[in-house]
Amino acid sequence: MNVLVVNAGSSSLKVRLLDGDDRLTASLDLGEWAGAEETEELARFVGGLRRVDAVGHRIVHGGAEFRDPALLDPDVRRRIADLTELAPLHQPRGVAGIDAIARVLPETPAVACFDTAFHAGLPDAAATYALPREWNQKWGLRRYGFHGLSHAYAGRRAGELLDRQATTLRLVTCHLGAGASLAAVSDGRSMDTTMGFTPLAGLVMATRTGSVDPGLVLWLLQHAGLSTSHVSRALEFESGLAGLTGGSGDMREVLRGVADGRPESRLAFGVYTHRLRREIAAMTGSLGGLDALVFTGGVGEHSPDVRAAATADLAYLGVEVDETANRAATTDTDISASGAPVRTLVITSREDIEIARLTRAAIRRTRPGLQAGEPGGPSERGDPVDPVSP
Ligand SMILES: Nc1ncnc2c1ncn2[C@@H]1O[C@H](COP(=O)(O)OP(=O)(O)O)[C@@H](O)[C@H]1O
Ligand SMILES: CC(=O)OP(=O)(O)O
Ligand SMILES: [Mg+2]
Repeated sequence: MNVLVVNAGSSSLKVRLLDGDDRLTASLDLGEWAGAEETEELARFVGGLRRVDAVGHRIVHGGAEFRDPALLDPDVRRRIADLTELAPLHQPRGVAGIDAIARVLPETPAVACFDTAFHAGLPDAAATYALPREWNQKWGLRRYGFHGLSHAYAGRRAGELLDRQATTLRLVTCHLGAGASLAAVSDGRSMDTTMGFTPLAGLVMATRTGSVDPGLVLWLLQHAGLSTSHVSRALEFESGLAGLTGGSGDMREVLRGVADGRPESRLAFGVYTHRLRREIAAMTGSLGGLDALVFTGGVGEHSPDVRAAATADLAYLGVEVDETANRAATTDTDISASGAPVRTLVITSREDIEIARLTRAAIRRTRPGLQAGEPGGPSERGDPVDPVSP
């Protein structure tokens, strides 16, 4: 089954066509997304593809209702759009992707795959905020968690690299892109994660603040004379690395500033990696131990400096990185020091493979009568007919 994967993130749109063996056969990357020009470019690209059997969309927020991938129809699309206020930065881009592809491929089945789904089974103690109980019930306030497609893929791939069943591993997966989050993964399931009710919580990100004292936000609103929309814009777009350096939020720029001896770049790098190291350690508290630490996402894959700083002083957890291997890592590598009790891995983020896998499974579930050899038929690739939880 050829699956067209559409991944609308906060900083980019990535479109990939994967064949039945997950081989990448076409791709398009758009930096900006959801303007008229890009929508036209996307339509041209999709119109030129030879065979698309199914479409898989990354949707950031599934709310309380979507715990599994969902076959798209007008009702599902509307329910996804209704979740916009929970992820105002991301959800409209996902919906724009659904609409843009539906115009070019109106007959092709499409599946929504949710960032939140991997975390839907978080233990209650990890998912629940200590707020008035009625609020939690009335508004569905809880830790949803995000980047689940990336965390799930990284967890499974770590099992392959270590030649161990994912079900016997305790992992901390670090998705470090423009947005960033950690997951504590045990037996292939998410036990904890740093993002929360929205993708604003947790780690320091490119332009997002990550967690701050809620009392600080109240103080800004009540005593600093700032409007809600001003504070909201600042926390989403003018904070994080960009806020601390006054620059773009791109880690490469921060690293150049560090090399040039700029004090604000050094502080930004210090704040980013301090939070990261602290949260990695915190995640191990939710696992009761650690077998492997995984770095993925643009920063996690490409920055040996961030990996080195994040793991410095974690030897007490068994994490020790081989500096030569760390510097040389390109893709899917073990960078642990020999004899380190915990393996440290670098894994290229392949949300596209995860989305394609879930899309094939969702389509097979709705069409149990598919014959072997048909697009999507059971024996076309090694996937099990029934979806397996990651
Ligand atoms: N060589 C590099 N060194 C450090 N950071 C990098 C490097 N290459 C890319 N990055 C970072 O990766 C980020 C993008 O990560 P990515 O996972 O592709 O983004 P997204 O969250 O949009 O999916 C950029 O903000 C950039 O800072
Ligand atoms: C959920 C989220 O933060 O996604 P991204 O990293 O694509 O912004
Ligand atoms: Mg991303």
